[in-house]
Amino acid sequence: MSPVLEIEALSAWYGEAQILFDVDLTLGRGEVVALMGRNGAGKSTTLKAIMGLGVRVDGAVRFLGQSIVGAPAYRIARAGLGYVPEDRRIFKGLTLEENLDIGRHPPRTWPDGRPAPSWTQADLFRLFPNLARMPGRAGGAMSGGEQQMLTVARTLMSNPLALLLDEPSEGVAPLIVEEMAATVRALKAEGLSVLLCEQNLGFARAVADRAVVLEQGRVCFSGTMDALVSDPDAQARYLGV
Ligand SMILES: Nc1ncnc2c1ncn2[C@@H]1O[C@H](COP(=O)(O)OP(=O)(O)OP(=O)(O)O)[C@@H](O)[C@H]1O
Repeated sequence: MSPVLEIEALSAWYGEAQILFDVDLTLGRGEVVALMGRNGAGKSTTLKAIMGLGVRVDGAVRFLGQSIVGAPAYRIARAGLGYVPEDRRIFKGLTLEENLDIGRHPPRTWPDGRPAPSWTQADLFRLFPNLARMPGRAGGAMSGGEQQMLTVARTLMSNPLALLLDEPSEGVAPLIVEEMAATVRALKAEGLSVLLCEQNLGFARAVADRAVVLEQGRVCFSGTMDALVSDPDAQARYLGV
């Protein structure tokens, strides 16, 4: 089965500043890949480059076999690539349920016509029981961890065929990190492919099949999560752990 997402020789610039250099990466159907690296290594920029958000890019990005390089972000999202940005972008004046409604998109099919995984609001409330307790709460009155869950849930309302998830464990309490890890595993079990930016090796280890590590915008490690976990030298060199 061909990969859901194929990235070849992806380079990216903010203005004149080149941030990514010839990044290669693939995401298989139902696979979770952790994109790792220190602060500023280029993880978030990779997701923005895939989504066509605010960076100039060169190279190839194919989603389900179709080139998406240069396409506007709304078209990429409409094609079924879900993106959860680091800064969450909750609508603070809307309730939790209204925030979810904004993400709504009918269930999708794979290119071969078979049904893809899909989620109703009830499914998402089962996945995030905390959210089920506060459907009428304003986005702005929710904690950081709750907002993080809501952002993921809102993106799942669009029934994505693959998910780009930027640092779901960042700045949230340890219990929420555990819940988020359980959620990513549950999504994988449903057949969703996830490309996850992550600095937290424990979190990545708990959820990912493979790791791609960036250093100063270049891929410096690509292999199984087990290979990274059993390589203390690589961890010290590229992740500073
Ligand atoms: N809008 C921007 N304009 C110019 N430079 C930027 C912009 N956003 C990020 N950068 C720079 O690009 C580089 C990579 O940043 P990026 O956010 O992709 O790193 P990261 O690996 O996701 O790290 P972090 O976890 O700290 O966000 C950094 O040097 C950063 O300062």
